[in-house]
Amino acid sequence: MNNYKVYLRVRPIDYDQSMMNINQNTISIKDPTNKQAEWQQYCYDKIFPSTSTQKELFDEVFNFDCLNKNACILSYGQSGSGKSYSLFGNVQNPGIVPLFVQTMLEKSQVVEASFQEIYIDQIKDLNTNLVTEDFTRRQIMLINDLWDMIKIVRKTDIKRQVRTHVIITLYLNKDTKIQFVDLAGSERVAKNITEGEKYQEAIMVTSSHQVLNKCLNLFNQNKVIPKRESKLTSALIIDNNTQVILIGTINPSQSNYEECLLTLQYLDRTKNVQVQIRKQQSPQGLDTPNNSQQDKVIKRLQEEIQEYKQKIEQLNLDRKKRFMDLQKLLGLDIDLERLSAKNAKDISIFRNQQEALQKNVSLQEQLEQQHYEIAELVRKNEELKQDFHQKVERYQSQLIEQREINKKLKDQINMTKMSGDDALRQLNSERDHFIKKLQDESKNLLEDKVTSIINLPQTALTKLSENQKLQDLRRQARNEAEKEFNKQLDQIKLEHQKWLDTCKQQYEYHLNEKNKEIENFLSSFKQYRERKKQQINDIVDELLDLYDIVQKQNKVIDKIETGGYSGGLKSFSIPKQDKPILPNKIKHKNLFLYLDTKSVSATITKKASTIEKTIKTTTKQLKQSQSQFAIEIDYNQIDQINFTSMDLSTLRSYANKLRDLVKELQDQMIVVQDKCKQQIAQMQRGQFIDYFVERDEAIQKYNIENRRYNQNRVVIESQSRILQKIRPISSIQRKS
Ligand SMILES: Nc1ncnc2c1ncn2[C@@H]1O[C@H](COP(=O)(O)OP(=O)(O)OP(=O)(O)O)[C@@H](O)[C@H]1O
Repeated sequence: MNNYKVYLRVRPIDYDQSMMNINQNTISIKDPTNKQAEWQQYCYDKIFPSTSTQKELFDEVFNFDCLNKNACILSYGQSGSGKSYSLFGNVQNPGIVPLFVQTMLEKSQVVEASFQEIYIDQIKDLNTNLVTEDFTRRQIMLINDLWDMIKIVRKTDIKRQVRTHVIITLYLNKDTKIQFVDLAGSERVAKNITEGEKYQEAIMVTSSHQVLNKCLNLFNQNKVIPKRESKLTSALIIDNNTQVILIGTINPSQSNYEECLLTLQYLDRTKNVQVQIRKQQSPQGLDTPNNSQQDKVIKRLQEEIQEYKQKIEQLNLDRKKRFMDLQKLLGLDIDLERLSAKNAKDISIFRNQQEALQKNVSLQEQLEQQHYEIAELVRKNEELKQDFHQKVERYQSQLIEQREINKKLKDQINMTKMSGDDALRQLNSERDHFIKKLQDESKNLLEDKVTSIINLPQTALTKLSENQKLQDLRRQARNEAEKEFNKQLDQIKLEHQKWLDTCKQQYEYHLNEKNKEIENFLSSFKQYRERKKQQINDIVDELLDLYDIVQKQNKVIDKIETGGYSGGLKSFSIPKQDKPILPNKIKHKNLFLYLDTKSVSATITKKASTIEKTIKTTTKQLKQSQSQFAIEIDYNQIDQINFTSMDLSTLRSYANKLRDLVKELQDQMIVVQDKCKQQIAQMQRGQFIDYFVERDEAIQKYNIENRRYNQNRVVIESQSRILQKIRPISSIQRKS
């Protein structure tokens, strides 16, 4: 049956080839501790070797129309064999549940989920953490919602986790559900645990696994499933429209040989036909191929039981021997008989419990068989009922048909009973009536046709003349339309011409206005340009004046320094014509206008007074000087002057004077340069071509000024060099 698939997945560890071998979908296993042991083979729908990926498993599992079919996917195996890994995995290697949800979300499919755990026959809703069988659903909007749920599953009591079944159900649309079941670990509980919670857990898990196995087996045979036998199976969706997939997982290390074998046998049993049921189905005991196969299984199981019994016996003997050795070693005297009697009592209790359990299981099986038989009987009864109803309906319809046939037959008999003459008369009159009617109709038709044939030429003539008239009318109408059209066209042309004339007038008027505006602008601009030209010339004159003033002052200073005035160094006087001149507010009005008048006049006054002061101080110092030699400075040979021979006060006054002069000259040059730059910038800001001519002139003037400034700068720099030479010498002299 296609609705049921069994897969096996092997956890990736290096398994011993002497214990296990995989060849496509067949796995062979052998007891690694027993060299004589034979290989046992199991075959499944698909085996995923240890190298298989999560995606490969996902692709194989969801190989059906999951939007229109329910599914129940179960993972079975001992703890640590990879059940949870295969279903959930982790964020790096998501298992089939996250891969499936991701695919659905990408298809914009609405996904809701409920999730529960079953522990000792108690169902708990993990969404609400309440023990209830009414499950709450949660919509999964993002894949992280699912990871949150998986986190909750992992957080449940870790000790109990291995003994708990976890069920996640996804609801895709109104009817489709996909169920994932992470079954509790299948490992056998330690043999020494015979009571308490652990014992109860073990019993419940084992019995729920057995019921599940039986249900899957019956499902595989398309038979009634005893779902109610355990909480686990009653919570599962297993019906005709469900794809059921059982994924067995094994951890194939040598120490896990027995658990691996049990898992393989468990998977195998869900697909094999069960012995007991088969026997009842074929009471004749025919030795069919299936029966011989079952016999083989029984034989194998019996052999296994025998093997286990021998092992237990051997273990008991070993234990007894070890105990005796220990007793001898410790010198103890323990009543072994009494102890073993107590043990025997415990063992008998355990055996009783086991027998009761077995009886219970076999009773349940009988009960389930009876349920099955009852269901079969009910089904047959139902079929018989349906058959009976169908037969009754068929008889009834046959009866109705028969009745109608009878009626018709009766009528026919009545007709034949009527006298033959009456019938003949009636038939004759009906025939005459019909013939007369036919004759009338054909006469009328004939008359119509004849009149239409006679009138045909006349009708043709009338049609011709009508046609002629129509053509004349059409021609006349076309002429009139053409006339009307031409008239309207002329009118439109006239109007258009008028409109064009108006536009032209308006345009010319605007053009004249614009021309006037441009002329006005040009003349005012010319005036403005003249004014500016005049201003620039004035400024240049004033700048030249200023330069003359500076030059004059320089000359005065030079003369003082070189003793050029009569009266010697001690008592010279500056003639009136040489005295420094201050810039005149009226004469240099442009400079005063462009600059902040007050600060400029203040600066100039200050500078003038500084120069005067300097001259006075120098004169005074020179007068005070004891030395009689005159200072003659030739700027070209200034580098050769021997300052070391000068006395300190002469040197200092010399230096101070030079420093002031240098500073003043620098200030003046900066002012002049800034002004020129401003002028040029103003010129450059102009938008018209004439300005460029003015600008070029101004640039020429600026260049002349700049050249002069550079000449001055050379002087200043040479003076600075002198000062630099003087400064260290004067400090040496001061120290000495
Ligand atoms: N196919 C695999 N590939 C890689 N790692 C695996 C595989 N199978 C299992 N593992 C790893 O083995 C460990 C145990 O696996 P997992 O928890 O799935 O076991 P389990 O059968 O669910 O056990 P339990 O019943 O205790 O929950 C995990 O760390 C898991 O990552």
